[in-house]
Amino acid sequence: MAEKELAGCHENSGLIDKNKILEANEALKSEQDEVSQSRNSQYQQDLKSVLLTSVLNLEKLDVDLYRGTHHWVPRTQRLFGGQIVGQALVAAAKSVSDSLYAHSLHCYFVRAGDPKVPVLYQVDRTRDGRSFTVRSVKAIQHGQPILICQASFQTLQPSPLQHQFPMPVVPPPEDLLTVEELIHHYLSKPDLAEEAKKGLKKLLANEVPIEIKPVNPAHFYRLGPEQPRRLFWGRARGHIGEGNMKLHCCVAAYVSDFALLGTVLLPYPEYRAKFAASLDHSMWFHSTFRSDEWMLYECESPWAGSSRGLVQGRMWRRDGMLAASCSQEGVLRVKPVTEPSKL
Ligand SMILES: CCC(=O)SCCNC(=O)CCNC(=O)[C@H](O)C(C)(C)COP(=O)(O)OP(=O)(O)OC[C@H]1O[C@@H](n2cnc3c(N)ncnc32)[C@H](O)[C@@H]1OP(=O)(O)O
Repeated sequence: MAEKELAGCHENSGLIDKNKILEANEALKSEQDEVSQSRNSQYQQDLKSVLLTSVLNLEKLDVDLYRGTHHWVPRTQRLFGGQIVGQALVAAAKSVSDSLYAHSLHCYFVRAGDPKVPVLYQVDRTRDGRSFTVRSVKAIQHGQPILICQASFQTLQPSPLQHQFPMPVVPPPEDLLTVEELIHHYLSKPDLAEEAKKGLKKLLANEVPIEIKPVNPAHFYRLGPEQPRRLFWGRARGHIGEGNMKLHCCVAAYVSDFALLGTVLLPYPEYRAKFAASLDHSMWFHSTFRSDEWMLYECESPWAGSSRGLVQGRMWRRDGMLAASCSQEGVLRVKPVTEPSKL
């Protein structure tokens, strides 16, 4: 299947070419079967999400002091920002009553996280109010902060003021391919450069605990200059279940840092990042949601300059409710691409 066909698998001036998507799905059916068989066996082994059993399952060391370990470490060999934010929110949530809901967090990533050692989370009970409760969390490695985070929780309160933007119109997740399915497709191309093949195989070996279905694969793999906006469906791998809304917010915090900063690079296929790291990350939670069910993640970058890029994200429940919003600024130092992409 040509890139153009893949690029057709998305909202195109508001029109969705479902036939192209179905055609793409048909062409990849055998690969999908293979992948879904292996995914099913993984699912059997790991009915509960690894985010629940490992990543967000902090060990209590003392009052308001926790230790978190790593699951997936990006190729940069610095800790994934979403993991640190998610774990910081878990630590903060442990010190507030069950009747409170996480409604926002604001973080600075002040040092790179070291994947060779665990992270300590120290919680300060900043204030307990009648409606709002604030916690400050310091994530520490080698005796120094790597992240500082303020998280705020609220009791459930009624509101006559209620509005939200409409959810973007996109194909449902059932009509789209997962990142793994797309990679299998690219790997089957006979003219694929050896270096690209190696890169894709490394991506495939990643044990990212979230499942992603890009709405437009061309945006995901930067096959041409695009507006700085991309959308994907995402959900935690494995089962989390209903009930613990704070935990779903922690998972959403983990997911929210995934592929967000890369949105800045979409208009510039002639450049690739030689250094990219998120500097800060804020998040607001709006309605209840299940992070183990498909949510649409809409990412856009309104500005870039001074080696930094600003990105904003919105997470939509598939019934159209706005579940969460986030904002992030990152540092991006780029270098020219010497060879065009052979994907
Ligand atoms: C998916 C996105 C993610 O999850 S990213 C993970 C979460 N975020 C992070 O890990 C970021 C953590 N924060 C940090 O690492 C620091 O705050 C950062 C952003 C690096 C702060 O940068 P800075 O104050 O420049 O630190 P530094 O002096 O230690 O330099 C770090 C490396 O950058 C280089 N650098 C610095 N300035 C320039 C410049 N003007 N032009 C080119 N390079 C520059 C430094 O030389 C240094 O490089 P190196 O590490 O020695 O190779």
